[in-house]
Amino acid sequence: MTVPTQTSPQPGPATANDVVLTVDRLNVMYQVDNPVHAVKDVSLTLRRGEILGLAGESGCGKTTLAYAINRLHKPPAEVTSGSITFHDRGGRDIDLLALENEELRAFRWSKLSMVFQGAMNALNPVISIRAQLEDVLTTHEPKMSKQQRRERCAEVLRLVGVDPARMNSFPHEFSGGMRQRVMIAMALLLDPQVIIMDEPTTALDVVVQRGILQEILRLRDELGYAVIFITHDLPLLLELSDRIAVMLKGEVVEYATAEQIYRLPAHPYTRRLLDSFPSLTGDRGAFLRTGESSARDHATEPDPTKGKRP
Ligand SMILES: Nc1ncnc2c1ncn2[C@@H]1O[C@H](COP(=O)(O)OP(=O)(O)OP(=O)(O)O)[C@@H](O)[C@H]1O
Repeated sequence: MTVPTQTSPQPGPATANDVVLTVDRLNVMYQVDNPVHAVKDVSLTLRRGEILGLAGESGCGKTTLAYAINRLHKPPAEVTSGSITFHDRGGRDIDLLALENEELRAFRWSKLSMVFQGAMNALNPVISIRAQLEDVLTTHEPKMSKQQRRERCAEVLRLVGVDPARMNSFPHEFSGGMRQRVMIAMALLLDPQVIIMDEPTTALDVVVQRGILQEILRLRDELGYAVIFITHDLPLLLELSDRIAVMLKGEVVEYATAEQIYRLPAHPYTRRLLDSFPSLTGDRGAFLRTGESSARDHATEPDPTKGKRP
């Protein structure tokens, strides 16, 4: 593992074409007896091909924000103000908060997809992997022939490192890591411009996790999607992300490149968060700062920073 050294996109003005998603002064409330202001005036821009990390401790509003962006929030959650705009490849701006049912269904998966925490358990146990992947294509691309559907499913499975020959298997015949790869394949099926990943690898062991993260980076380089990556694991975000937004009690308190967050954290909460990971600030973390790691680390953990863009 190494500290991020890539030239990340700088926060600040980006040209219109650079940006794929703009969240502007978004507020989300849970309208319960004692209303919870879960997302407070959050503004973010996601650039094409960028990995934006969302960090913060449990309960700070990360998932609420992700759900609102994908319009998956349900009462008692309510977006009380602000806007979310998707800047489509073709130049069209889509006001996500204004999308109606049918438009929303067409939008999800095809332009923006999501891989949830524990998504691997969302696969239907009695339906084959092939049928579950094909179902997404049947719904969104009804004109595709059976043959084309099958080829596309094989293609995305190959992309995430799952042998397409196993397409007819059922989820229980796959390991947790393989199932999570299938979920990522599903998220890639319609070639989305943005993928939101909410703790996508938390349930997996470190080696499997790193393998999957490497694939996500490699595919980002190949396919050009942008990612909003949510986790409370700040060391992981430092390696993976171009920029990081740190959330505290619903607010984004710091928003900068991974390198800036690591080397010069501006907000006291970010500093506390960094300090809470001894591997980043204590003796054990020397390899993070120097880029040196032991032979054992090299042998067991693929380096996810390798896939980062120059
Ligand atoms: N259905 C609900 N009703 C009321 N409050 C809720 C509801 N769901 C979440 N909250 C509150 O909203 C705030 C943000 O929760 P959220 O799940 O978005 O945080 P998070 O950062 O994603 O946490 P975690 O990392 O544990 O998933 C918390 O205070 C939480 O208690």
